[in-house]
Amino acid sequence: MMALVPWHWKTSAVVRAVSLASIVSTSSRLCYSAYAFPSLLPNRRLPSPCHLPNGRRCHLHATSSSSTQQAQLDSTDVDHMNLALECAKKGFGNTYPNPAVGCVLVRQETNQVIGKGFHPRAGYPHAEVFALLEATGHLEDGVKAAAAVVAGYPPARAEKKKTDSLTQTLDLVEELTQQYASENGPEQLLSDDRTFQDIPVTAYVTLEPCCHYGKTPPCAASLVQAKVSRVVVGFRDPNPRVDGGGVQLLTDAGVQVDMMGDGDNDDSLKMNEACHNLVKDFVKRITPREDFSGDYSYVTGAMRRGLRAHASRLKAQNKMAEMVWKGPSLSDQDALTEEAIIQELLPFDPSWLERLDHLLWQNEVVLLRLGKAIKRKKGAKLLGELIAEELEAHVAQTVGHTALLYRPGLPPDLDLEALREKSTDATSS
Ligand SMILES: Nc1c(N[C@@H]2O[C@H](COP(=O)(O)O)[C@@H](O)[C@H]2O)[nH]c(=O)[nH]c1=O
Repeated sequence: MMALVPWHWKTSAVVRAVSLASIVSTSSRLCYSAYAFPSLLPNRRLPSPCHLPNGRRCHLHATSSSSTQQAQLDSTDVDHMNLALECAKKGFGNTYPNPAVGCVLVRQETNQVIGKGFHPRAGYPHAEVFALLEATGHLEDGVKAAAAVVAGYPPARAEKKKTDSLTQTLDLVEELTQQYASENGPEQLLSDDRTFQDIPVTAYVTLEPCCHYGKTPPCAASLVQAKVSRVVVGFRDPNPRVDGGGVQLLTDAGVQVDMMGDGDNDDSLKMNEACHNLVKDFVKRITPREDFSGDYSYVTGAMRRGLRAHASRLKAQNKMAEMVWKGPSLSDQDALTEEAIIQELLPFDPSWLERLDHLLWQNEVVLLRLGKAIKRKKGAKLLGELIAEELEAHVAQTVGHTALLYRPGLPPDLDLEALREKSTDATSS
């Protein structure tokens, strides 16, 4: 039995190393300390989420546990969460492999919004941090700052439309990002004189605050550090590294946590669904898969023939999902080693990857057109393989500058065995 490893953690070492290295170099990166919040890291986990009969797991609601109290959600909470969701949507499509998340901080006594933010891009601070940096006076506007990160990518294209104000905001975000990620950075930025010690503040976050050290320090610990009194969570983060741990960390620190969808308020249930909808592809990426090992050795030549025939039928019906390469072209078209391609064409644009990932979830087979990247066919083949590796997909065919990618959905839709039989029947008749 294979180990249960979330989808996007299994990408190849080479691609991941390059992707990460380039994130580090392009955005003056995070070298945070694992010691930033030693006392706040969770030592207990919530009970496992419920299991569905097909082996998949259900995370739509927080499991009942002592850590969340009886939800007390009213229409004001739903309105504020809606605002957080609107913020999250501003990052949607740019955050691959991370989810789009939004956060709003509200002064309880006055209902005044004192900070807003969203997650703009993997490697940059999470939604909660942009909102906290605004509420604590480091940023004038958390949403504007996060939007600057979106506008600033890819750097070469952004250069042409850069205004002084965008450059200034980006510089400030880079500086704060580095500081937040440095040893004791969160404590320095969210120091006692800036925290909400005497002001009850509620944080509305569309996804459960993280409790782990990924590319950034844990948001749940930063909310505690800022002395937020209550956190309303839109949707529980199914990432096995979080999965209730953020809620646990908060409640252990005495923060009241309410989950959208708990209790009997219909609007809160709808909001929970809306927060889930925004991260559906992320949920699939992160879901451990018992039925799929990530290696496609089971795809036989006959099955590939079946997939190709399936693709031809889709093309004939004008239903073939296609993606055209959007990144740079190889400067030396004769340099066709994998290293040269990695060096020049990676990292893949996260918004392009996110769209391709989405198409794969929807269609299971997608035709990639790579002629814009590389003129030589051998290079296009290599590039197709690297893209497939990044997305845990299988190259069913390469012809010229096109690569036909296949990845089973969750649950799988295409029946490879049936496709194989169909193509065998067609060949023999
Ligand atoms: N984007 C996002 C969260 N994303 C969570 O954090 C993981 C990525 O962590 P990192 O590698 O540090 O960026 C991601 O897989 C998901 O579980 N969490 C949050 O509290 N707020 C956010 O805005």
